[in-house]
Amino acid sequence: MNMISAMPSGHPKIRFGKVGVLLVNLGTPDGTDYWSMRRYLAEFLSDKRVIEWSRLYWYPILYGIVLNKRPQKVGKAYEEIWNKDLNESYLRTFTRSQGQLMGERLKDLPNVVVDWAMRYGKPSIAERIDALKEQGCEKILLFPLYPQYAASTTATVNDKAFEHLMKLRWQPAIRTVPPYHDDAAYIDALANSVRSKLATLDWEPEMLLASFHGIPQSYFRAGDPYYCHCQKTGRLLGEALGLTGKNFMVTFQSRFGPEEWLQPYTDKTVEKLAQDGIKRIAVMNPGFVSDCLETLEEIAGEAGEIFHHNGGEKFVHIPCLNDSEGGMNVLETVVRRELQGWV
Ligand SMILES: C=CC1=C(C)c2cc3[nH]c(cc4nc(cc5[nH]c(cc1n2)c(C)c5CCC(=O)O)C(CCC(=O)O)=C4C)c(C)c3C=C
Ligand SMILES: [Fe+2]
Ligand SMILES: [Fe+2]
Repeated sequence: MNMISAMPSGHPKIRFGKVGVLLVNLGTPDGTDYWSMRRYLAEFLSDKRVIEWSRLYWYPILYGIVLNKRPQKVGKAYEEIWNKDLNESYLRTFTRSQGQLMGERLKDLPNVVVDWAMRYGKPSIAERIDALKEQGCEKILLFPLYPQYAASTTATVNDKAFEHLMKLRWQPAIRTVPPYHDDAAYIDALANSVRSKLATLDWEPEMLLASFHGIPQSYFRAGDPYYCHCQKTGRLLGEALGLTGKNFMVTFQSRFGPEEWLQPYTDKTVEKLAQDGIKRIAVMNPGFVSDCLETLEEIAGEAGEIFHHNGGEKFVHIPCLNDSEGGMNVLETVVRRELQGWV
């Protein structure tokens, strides 16, 4: 009897031999209406990696207060920055574009398939892992799109992917991309983005703020390396631009809830600078791979207003790297490095 006849009948057709690259960003609502916003915020804010409080304490607040009020308020903010051409948020537009451009950049690696997903909302990580498997990916490089590691961003992407793998009989091998907060390619791209934006202005900022999304201080005290990663990015970027503490600062934005978050706060700093007589500032968001609500509305919009209301005169927001040449160089550098040995 040969080996083939010993095999059970009905062997399924199987594709194999490919390596997947899955870019994953935070997520985004499907629309700006109350129910789209509510669905999105409910998924986001019930993640234990994001809100670490006991569920017994948090769920009554989440379902009793937050999900009744916040969807309207945040929906209005999203409306101001919505990509009307594609009827979606810019975060989704940029993430899709990064996926497409990465696919083109890796054309010399014919076994590699690139895809993209969102941690919250659509397309989901589970759906895209299944799609990669369907195409024959036996190995998947999972790339949480955050230069600085935080449990509430990087770890939750990894958790979600492994949660889906728990349901699979035949799992692909997985590699997760480490933080790249101090990678020379990243620092160079950030520095170039500052130089090229400032070159378009007919004025020079007296101060450049590198504003990162905050986390509660309690997360930092519990051992999250995020704060230190942000500080290192800031130090390297300041050095690359030849800036000192007099004209460069790292700040933290997007507080949520009653706890103390990482400081100094971006909004308070912008207010204080204006009150102290600083007239011209630039703000950038090095921790965000793509522009989104937190950069376009909170910084380009709100922080600019705070500055002007307190006597500031010139304010500029330096765009995130997005799907620019420089931004794609960073992502490609990281992906090629992490694919080593697999391709
Ligand atoms: C306790 C709450 C939150 C933590 C911790 C947190 C960490 C964190 N978030 C980002 C990146 C993004 N956050 C975005 C939106 C957003 N973040 C929170 C709360 C926490 N984030 C909320 C409630 C929201 C939604 C908007 C709102 O209700 O205010 C976004 C933007 C998404 C978009 O579609 O545009 C990003 C990106 C990081 C990097 C981080 C920790 C390091
Ligand atoms: Fe956030
Ligand atoms: Fe915000």
